[in-house]
Amino acid sequence: MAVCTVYTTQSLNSTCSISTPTKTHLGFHQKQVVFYSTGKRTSKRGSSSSGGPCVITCSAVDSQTVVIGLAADSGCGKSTFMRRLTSVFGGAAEPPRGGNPDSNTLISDMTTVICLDDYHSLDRTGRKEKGVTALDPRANNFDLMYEQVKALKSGVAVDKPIYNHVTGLLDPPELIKPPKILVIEGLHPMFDERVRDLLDFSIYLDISNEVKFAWKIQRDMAERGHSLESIKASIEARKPDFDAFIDPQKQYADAVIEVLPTQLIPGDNEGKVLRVRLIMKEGVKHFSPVYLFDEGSTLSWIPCGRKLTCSYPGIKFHYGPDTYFGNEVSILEMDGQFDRLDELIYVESHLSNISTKFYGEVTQQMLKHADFPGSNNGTGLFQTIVGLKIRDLYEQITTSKTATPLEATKA
Ligand SMILES: Nc1ncnc2c1ncn2[C@@H]1O[C@H](COP(=O)(O)OP(=O)(O)OP(=O)(O)O)[C@@H](O)[C@H]1O
Ligand SMILES: O=C(CO)[C@H](O)[C@H](O)COP(=O)(O)O
Repeated sequence: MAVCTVYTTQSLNSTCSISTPTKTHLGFHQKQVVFYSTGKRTSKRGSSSSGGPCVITCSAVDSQTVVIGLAADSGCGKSTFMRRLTSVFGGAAEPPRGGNPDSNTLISDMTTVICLDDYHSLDRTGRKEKGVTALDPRANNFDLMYEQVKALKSGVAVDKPIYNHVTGLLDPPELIKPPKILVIEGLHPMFDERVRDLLDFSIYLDISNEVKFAWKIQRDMAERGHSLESIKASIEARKPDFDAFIDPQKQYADAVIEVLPTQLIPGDNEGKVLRVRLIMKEGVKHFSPVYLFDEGSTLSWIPCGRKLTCSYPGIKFHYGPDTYFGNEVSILEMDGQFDRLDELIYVESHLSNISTKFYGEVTQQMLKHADFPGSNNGTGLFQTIVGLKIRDLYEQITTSKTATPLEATKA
């Protein structure tokens, strides 16, 4: 059996292929390929089962998958956020072609969004029999989630299970290939420490109970015909597990979008006018928080007047440094809503570090999706900005690595 050894100082996060006169084994996950590190030099070693001479080629950069985690309770705007994010990268996101019509996965040129509901280990009947909710870790397979996210991050395709929300059953798996950007969205992206450590950036959508209730009524009553009582009962039934297993994840998030009732209308809890806070952790690699006017200062800004049309109750911004779960953060807050989206350019021009590629890109994105929920308030604005920051983070991560040809030697 011929043995090939490649010496390189590059990262092992690479797609390598071993060519023999008769066969090509693609991917370093193949059993016959062995990788190990020796001191400063990283050595990759592969063997050819066909007995001929072999050559190993590795491309270190192309296979880099950047992993983003998005956590939120059900019905809290994850899908809307994902649509804004994929739009920043261009191209529409669609379910895998020719696959299960009830797949939860969305694929675009740059991104693959997988829904972590697919790692439910108990189906709907199983949860009912055991008396656990989908939020309970006992209803989810974190070992498999970890193994598969790790594999995708290192460039290896996986057969991911599918949780079918229509039937409540676990369907046969679907093949997921490593994308440029993998988004894992759902209830628990930051729950398991091993999965958390794989994330290059994490976001938590923190929707206050009052607003969650208002959104649920709007969707489940108006669009799905549920009764007010059943909506209340479903929120109440989920609350203990939400508090125990979902909400604590926000302490780990690099960015939190907090959605609260407005303070501009005293006593308001209708959930129509919103106070939205973008909480951004300081010191996160490849992420520099957005600021208003002057980085690190504390200030309030009412932009309404000659350049921004505001009807009652107006718009108020606040910006400043703070602490959040013991971490240093910057918080940008917007209370109120826009009357005219094209005038958002006035607000955009006062924001810095927004990672746009041209003047007015935030406004352009917001206008493009003016029909998405939250386009007239801070939820849409901050989701769009976070989308641009993720694009920037991806570009920084991928351009900070350089590919060097590897030297192959026959042992
Ligand atoms: N920013 C927003 N402003 C107002 N309403 C919103 C906003 N985001 C979401 N909603 C409401 O919440 C509903 C659910 O939004 P979305 O489908 O994006 O959430 P989700 O977290 O993906 O839900 P699920 O997990 O149940 O699929 C929307 O139909 C809409 O009624
Ligand atoms: O919290 C959820 C995540 O979106 C769902 O409730 C969970 O996936 C269970 O699904 P189903 O409603 O099909 O029983």
